[in-house]
Amino acid sequence: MLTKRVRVSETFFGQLVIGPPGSGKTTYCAEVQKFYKDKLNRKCEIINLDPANDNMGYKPAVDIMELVSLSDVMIDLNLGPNGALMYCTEYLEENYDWLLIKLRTIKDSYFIFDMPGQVELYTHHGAIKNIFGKLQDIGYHLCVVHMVDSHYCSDPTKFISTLLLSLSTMLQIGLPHVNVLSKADILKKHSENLDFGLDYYTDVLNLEYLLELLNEGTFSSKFKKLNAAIVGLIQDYSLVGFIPMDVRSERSLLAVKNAVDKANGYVYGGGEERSMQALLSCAVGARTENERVDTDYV
Ligand SMILES: Nc1nc2c(ncn2[C@@H]2O[C@H](COP(=O)(O)OP(=O)(O)OP(=O)(O)O)[C@@H](O)[C@H]2O)c(=O)[nH]1
Repeated sequence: MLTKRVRVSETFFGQLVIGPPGSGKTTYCAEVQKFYKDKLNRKCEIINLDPANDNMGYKPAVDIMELVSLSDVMIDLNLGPNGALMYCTEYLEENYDWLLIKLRTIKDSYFIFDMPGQVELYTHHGAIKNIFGKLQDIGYHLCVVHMVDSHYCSDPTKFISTLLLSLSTMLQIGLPHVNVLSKADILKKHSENLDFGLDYYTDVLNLEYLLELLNEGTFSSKFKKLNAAIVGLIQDYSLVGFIPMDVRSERSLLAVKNAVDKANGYVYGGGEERSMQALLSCAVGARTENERVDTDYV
């Protein structure tokens, strides 16, 4: 089997960009590749693993559509879009060696994986977890960048479901995780619609306040015990937090990069010189208390 022939000593770094449909994954992949290449001089390639990604806005180094495409599966197997997407993902798992051979042809590069948007692939389906678990075992140091539209902060019920989605994804995938509130520029423009300051949502502060709002809502007030149980669960794990991001802001991309580099170990890997530079860049990009609260870098 190909996996056994791979030298375990090699290390590779990268990030998996996941999130619900329309959360901004593909836009982020294109912008972050430009940012890494132009501003950080970091060689990086995008691997498109979304079999329905027609308008990419970047040139992928590897494209799952060479192996399987959603439209073909829908026609050939007479499946709807969700079923076809599941089929494509399981097909990729069966053809893991195809992916590995493609990745091995790319030398000295950082990897950005553009992933499909169906959340069940990350909350309970096993294929993605298995594929990236195998890559991790042979020296791929990966971090998940989980994008969620920051619009969900504008409603307590939507925000609580965002927290649950993020938590269950973190537990299921089992890789280092950076949660991102995308399109934070829009949220900032309409901050008057928020019940709390932005830092309440990014740092997931005391959820008892959110519980009060849930218990006042016309629909959610019917489920007081359930609301309290969900809030208790999220607080007990105490794992979820977010970085707000405007994909057109370099400071914002830098803040996400710093978190990702620490999470996947890029900042510590490779040559000593690179590690020092990366550590310094993290220090430069670190948020002060004022920046954290004002989120001026968004
Ligand atoms: N204002 C604003 N718009 C954004 C930002 N990021 C993405 N968008 C917009 O959000 C829309 C959806 O972005 P995509 O990158 O296609 O989202 P996706 O998650 O790849 O979508 P699927 O492929 O359907 O899963 C596009 O119109 C983007 O221009 C952002 O930071 N700010």
